[in-house]
Amino acid sequence: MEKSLTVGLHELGLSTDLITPLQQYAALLVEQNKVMNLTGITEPKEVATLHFLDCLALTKLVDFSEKNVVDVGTGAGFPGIPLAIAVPTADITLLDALQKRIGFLQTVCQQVNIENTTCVHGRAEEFAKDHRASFDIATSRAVASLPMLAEFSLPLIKEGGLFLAMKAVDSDEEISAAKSALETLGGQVESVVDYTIPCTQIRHRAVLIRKVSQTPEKYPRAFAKIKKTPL
Ligand SMILES: C[S@@+](CC[C@H](N)C(=O)[O-])C[C@H]1O[C@@H](n2cnc3c(N)ncnc32)[C@H](O)[C@@H]1O
Repeated sequence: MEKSLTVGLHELGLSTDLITPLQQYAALLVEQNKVMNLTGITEPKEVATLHFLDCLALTKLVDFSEKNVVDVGTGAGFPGIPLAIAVPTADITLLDALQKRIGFLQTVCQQVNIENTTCVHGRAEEFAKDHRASFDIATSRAVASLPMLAEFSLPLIKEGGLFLAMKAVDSDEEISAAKSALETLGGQVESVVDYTIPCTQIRHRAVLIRKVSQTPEKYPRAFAKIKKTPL
């Protein structure tokens, strides 16, 4: 793990000071994964590349410093925790619908001394009731198809802010299918960036969506409606 992180962090222009907290996080992740379903990736080099460096690659695309960020469906903390470790001036809300994952993240933040996070148990579409247009940036990886994800995330973002959806490189159709949802919710695709995860040959994609206008008050709808009739 240490070698991949050293090479990968260097490639991303990030400090090797991040290695210690990332290793501490990895140890907690692998240990807790024995009793709780957190991740299918536990081999140290793969945790370093497929989790940490994949998430940290976002720092090359967007400036997170001083930003108020929400990570929608953070699960075991991706991409939110690696971003919080790499960008201490960002204020990162880790949001997930599963209480036990949020409990794990609270332990991680406490034991690794990560002070710039808030761990929140809740569904994004319900969290939006009290946190509408509150964040500069929303991030999300592996949570839902883009039309549904847009309805979870865009209401939370301030006008002018950014939604960064991590997707597979073969997501062209999914992006096209989200066009009308984005128009309805006040979003616009600004760029689609394919990147290689450092130390691998694996390509991933970041879809950068700008919030160009306010989301109409009637969105987000209740989860059952979002699922039954995605925009
Ligand atoms: C497959 S996991 C991905 C976790 C993490 N983002 C990653 O890339 O490893 C999806 C997570 O999204 C959460 N989730 C799904 N829908 C959600 C919603 N509407 N609001 C909040 N969390 C949600 C689930 O509880 C689950 O932890």
